[in-house]
Amino acid sequence: MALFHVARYSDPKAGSAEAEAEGEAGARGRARALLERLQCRARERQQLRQPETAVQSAEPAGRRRRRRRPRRRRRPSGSASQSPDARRAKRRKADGEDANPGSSETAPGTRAERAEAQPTPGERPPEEGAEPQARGPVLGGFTRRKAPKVQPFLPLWLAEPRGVRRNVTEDLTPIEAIPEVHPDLQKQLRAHGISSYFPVQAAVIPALLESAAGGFLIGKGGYPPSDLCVSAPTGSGKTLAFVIPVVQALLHRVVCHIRALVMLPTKELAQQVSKVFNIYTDATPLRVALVTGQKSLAKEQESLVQKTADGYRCLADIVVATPGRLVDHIDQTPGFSLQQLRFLVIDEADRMIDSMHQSWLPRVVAAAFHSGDPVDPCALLQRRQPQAVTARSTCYPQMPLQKLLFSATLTQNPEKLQQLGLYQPRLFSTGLAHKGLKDKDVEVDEDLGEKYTFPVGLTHHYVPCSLSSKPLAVLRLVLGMNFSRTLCFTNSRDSSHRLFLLVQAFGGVNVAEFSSRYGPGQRKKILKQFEQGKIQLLISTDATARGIDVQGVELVVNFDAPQYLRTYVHRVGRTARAGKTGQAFTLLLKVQEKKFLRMLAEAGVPELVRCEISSELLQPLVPRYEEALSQLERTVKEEQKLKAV
Ligand SMILES: Nc1ncnc2c1ncn2[C@@H]1O[C@H](COP(=O)(O)OP(=O)(O)OP(=O)(O)O)[C@@H](O)[C@H]1O
Repeated sequence: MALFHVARYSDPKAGSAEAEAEGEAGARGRARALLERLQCRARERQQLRQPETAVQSAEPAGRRRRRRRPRRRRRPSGSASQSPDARRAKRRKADGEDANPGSSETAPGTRAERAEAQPTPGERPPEEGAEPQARGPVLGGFTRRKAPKVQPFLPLWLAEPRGVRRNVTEDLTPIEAIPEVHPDLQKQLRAHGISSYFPVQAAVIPALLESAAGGFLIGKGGYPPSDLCVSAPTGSGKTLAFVIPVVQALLHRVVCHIRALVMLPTKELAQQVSKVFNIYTDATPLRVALVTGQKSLAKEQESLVQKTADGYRCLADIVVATPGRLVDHIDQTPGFSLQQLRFLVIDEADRMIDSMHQSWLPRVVAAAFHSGDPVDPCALLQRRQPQAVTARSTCYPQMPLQKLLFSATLTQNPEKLQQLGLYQPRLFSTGLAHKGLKDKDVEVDEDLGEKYTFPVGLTHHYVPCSLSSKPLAVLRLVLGMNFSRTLCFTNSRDSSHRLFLLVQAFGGVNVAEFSSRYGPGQRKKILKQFEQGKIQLLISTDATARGIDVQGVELVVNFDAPQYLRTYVHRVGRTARAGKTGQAFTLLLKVQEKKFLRMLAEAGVPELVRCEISSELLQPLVPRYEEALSQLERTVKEEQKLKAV
């Protein structure tokens, strides 16, 4: 660089023909002189810097030297005959180290370092064991200090939720105690055997009705209503907690528009929720549409919009949908409008946040607020995203979009919740453990401070098993307990299928499987048969783990241990619903036991009962089981052949 600099600028006459030869020789000489001067200065600077580095530990200096040493080429002969020790000693010698670390010659550090360590006359020698005084800041340290524990910082609404009792059998609120609920809806509730509200319903229904008191327009003082988040155990009646107030808020609508959109992760769940809406809208002019892809797009379009002479007419007030299909309608259904949307209900909210990569929420919000179009300042009814309330903003009637989130395992992670763009949210929760993180390194999802509540009537068991005895253990549990409905979960559809074939070959149990191997129609049929009690054992993937409400499931068996706490909560929540009792058994391999038990302890599972199934109990099943195993082998081979064809 210096050479380049010198050659370029040293001779102002460069370019003149006569001076060229002479100038070139002169320039080279000057350049060399300048280079030498630069090198000399660099050496001086290095020497000045050396005493400073010398006070640092001698060991890193040694390491630095070793790193700088150029790589030697391995000698083809001679060196091979040397022992590794001799080679190491030689290398150390070449590095300036002595093979004998005890000798005075071998004191680590350079000469400058050693000189630094010597006390100067008049200076007190350093006390024995005292650390050398560093002149400048020394990077790193000699003492390991424990890093302070990081505490989660939750926004106030998350840290201090409104508490809801989790026990649905105590302190129930009679239907008459909430007179705000429309008499017709009260009548419907009674007609369906509901005489009192569960705690989550008693807390959420009045809050929602109050926020909808302004009809479809902005609430008190010009403020949009708060968004609501509800976290309550499985089977605690969250569905009715949103169905009743949504139906009531829309009861007096004049023109049919989509005013409530309920989002669910699976077709089966959407179907279940739309059934509940149908019950409570039956005697009203309100219409419910199911948009899940179970029917063709054209058929669904027919249930949503009708072409008229002057445009399109909306045919649904409440749409229950899965994300993918909803986006299809936003894109492809002419006349499909969400511009009058008042309620956006997100059930199984934590799962729906996970499916946000489908970007269904921004699409819904954009469709509701007609983003992109400029707001007509003269329009009677204005629709803007929540913003600061000003005198001007209160001049026009505005229609808010209120988001309602429900889950048994609602995330406490503010970053995840932020994706939903909640407005002044309020949390209703049965879990009180929102403060403090788990302190062990258990892999309990990635969410913060997760502690979930379980139904009171649920008892948790685990069965230590070997891999080969797991199917026998399931058979023993099912045959021994003889419940009319048992749900058994596996971690994959292949695992479900094999277990199904094995149990079928064993005989004596009415068994079926439920997984993505079957189409929506077949799955619907299987669930119906299970509900009717025609299937005693349903072997399923996690497709039925969430939200599915089948009355009379008394036993849940985790054939494969769930990987995540959330999965466990939802799986075992298929039993002990609505205040009933139920049992959950998890089969655990030896290697899984420790981690699983820690995970549940973290989750605050009240009591986990160890349940050994002795070999004497399994022995009588073994001969039939072995026959079933060979039958399974034959069936699998046939299936593989068929697949290949
Ligand atoms: N007040 C009530 N009285 C009696 N039964 C009720 C009441 N509310 C709801 N149920 C019944 O409780 C069962 C569970 O309700 P729901 O499916 O709403 O639970 P959930 O909290 O949504 O559960 P999950 O988190 O598993 O989805 C349903 O069969 C429902 O009919």
